[in-house]
Amino acid sequence: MPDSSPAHSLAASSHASHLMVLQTAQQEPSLTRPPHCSAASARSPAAMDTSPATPLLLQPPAPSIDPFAAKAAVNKNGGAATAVYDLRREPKIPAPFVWPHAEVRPTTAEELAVPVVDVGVLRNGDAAGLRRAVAQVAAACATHGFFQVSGHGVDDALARAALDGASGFFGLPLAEKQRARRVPGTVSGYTSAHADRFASKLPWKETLSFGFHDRAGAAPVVVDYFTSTLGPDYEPMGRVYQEYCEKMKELSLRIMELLELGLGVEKRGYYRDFFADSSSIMRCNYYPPCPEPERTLGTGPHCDPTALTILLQDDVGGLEVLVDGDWRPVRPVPGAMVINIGDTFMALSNGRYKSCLHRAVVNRRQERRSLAFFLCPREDRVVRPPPGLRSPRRYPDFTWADLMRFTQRHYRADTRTLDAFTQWFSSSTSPPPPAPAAQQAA
Ligand SMILES: C=C1C[C@]23C[C@@]1(O)CC[C@H]2[C@]1(C)CCC[C@@](C)(C(=O)O)[C@H]1[C@@H]3C(=O)O
Ligand SMILES: O=C(O)CCC(=O)C(=O)O
Ligand SMILES: [Fe+2]
Repeated sequence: MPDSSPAHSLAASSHASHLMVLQTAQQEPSLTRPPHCSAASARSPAAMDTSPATPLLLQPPAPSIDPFAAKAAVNKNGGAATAVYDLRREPKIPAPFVWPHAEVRPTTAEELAVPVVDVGVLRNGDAAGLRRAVAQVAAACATHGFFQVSGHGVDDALARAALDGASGFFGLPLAEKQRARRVPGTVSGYTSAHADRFASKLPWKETLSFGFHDRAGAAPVVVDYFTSTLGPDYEPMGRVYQEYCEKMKELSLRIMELLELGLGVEKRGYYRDFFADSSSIMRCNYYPPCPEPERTLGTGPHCDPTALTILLQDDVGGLEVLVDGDWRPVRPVPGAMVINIGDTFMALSNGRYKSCLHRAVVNRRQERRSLAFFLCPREDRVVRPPPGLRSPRRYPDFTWADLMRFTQRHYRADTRTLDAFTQWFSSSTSPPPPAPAAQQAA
């Protein structure tokens, strides 16, 4: 599945009628475990201590690239090129978008019964309501890791503005969107089908991602991202996402309280404190209507490597979770947001709460938008369960920077990323093993 080589997009160009060749493909950063982070530093005894780690590149140097100039640069440099698809104009799906039959295995009609939990009970003094919410969250997290939240305090107008902002951005001409294109080695920026990273099993989606943190004294990082990348006209859009991310962080800290109560963590506030200086990733997903939805996927099967994901989806539907071998849809509930546990929280709970395989399917008729807020620890925080949940330890101490680098370099979508990471991380300083044969790019 993961294709760790640069995309072979010139070959791909023969398949696609609306494909642009834009930029010289660059190698992703190589993954050799940096000697100063990870195992050695992570073995230090204090809880939630920090250690130096290679910083994550959430904010790339602002690219301001004219695609046609870039095309000329490809020719001049003679390097490999990166393909960009305009999915809205593809009359049928190009070959790199076709997924193996086993992975596009059809949806089971039966929806996943995901509890809708009112997080308002954390503050309104309703003790019975709180007990019920904690029990619902604990049961869901111990089985598949998915639940929905209502009473989250994000008002409708902001949620709508954030979804509509995504439609506005993805509706722009490709060349305009490309001004924000992802810089290789970073997670921020625009990508069309991830064709700059992968050569096969491309997802039928466009994404725009950017980093968020609100550490003391920090400028509004999201507004800065939009204005520095796309220009001052994008400041209003930046303000919408700045506010949205601030609300998402607040909400994620409240959810941490529920998770902590469910796990019976004695040291109250452990997770809230752990994520107080978090460094998250916000991603807008746009899934255009697809001429052959049964042969491709919008987002392939994966576990989120991050800690907690808050997903706001429009009313179209497409999110599915693999439970007992069946792909079960998670129906959008108006006004609610979908929460799921990621690998990093699975490690923080010492495996008690599950990070579960999920995917997004596309359909023939309707575009779909979703906004994913991925809560991540500060890059150099040591991921370690709270006292009382530590024995026997299932995962080593590691930093989010370590896991992030591992997943970016090697695992695109994998059921057992955390185990593979643990094995590699605990045993050697060499690069990670090759992906299992079944997951190699075709
Ligand atoms: C750190 C991350 C990597 C991905 C985005 C995210 O912020 C969290 C989830 C990851 C992802 C969505 C899992 C499915 C495959 C992926 C390549 C995608 O389809 O977008 C993943 C993201 C990535 O950019 O690597
Ligand atoms: O769009 C969706 O429903 C899911 C997206 C997702 O799982 C992700 O971006 O990690
Ligand atoms: Fe996900």
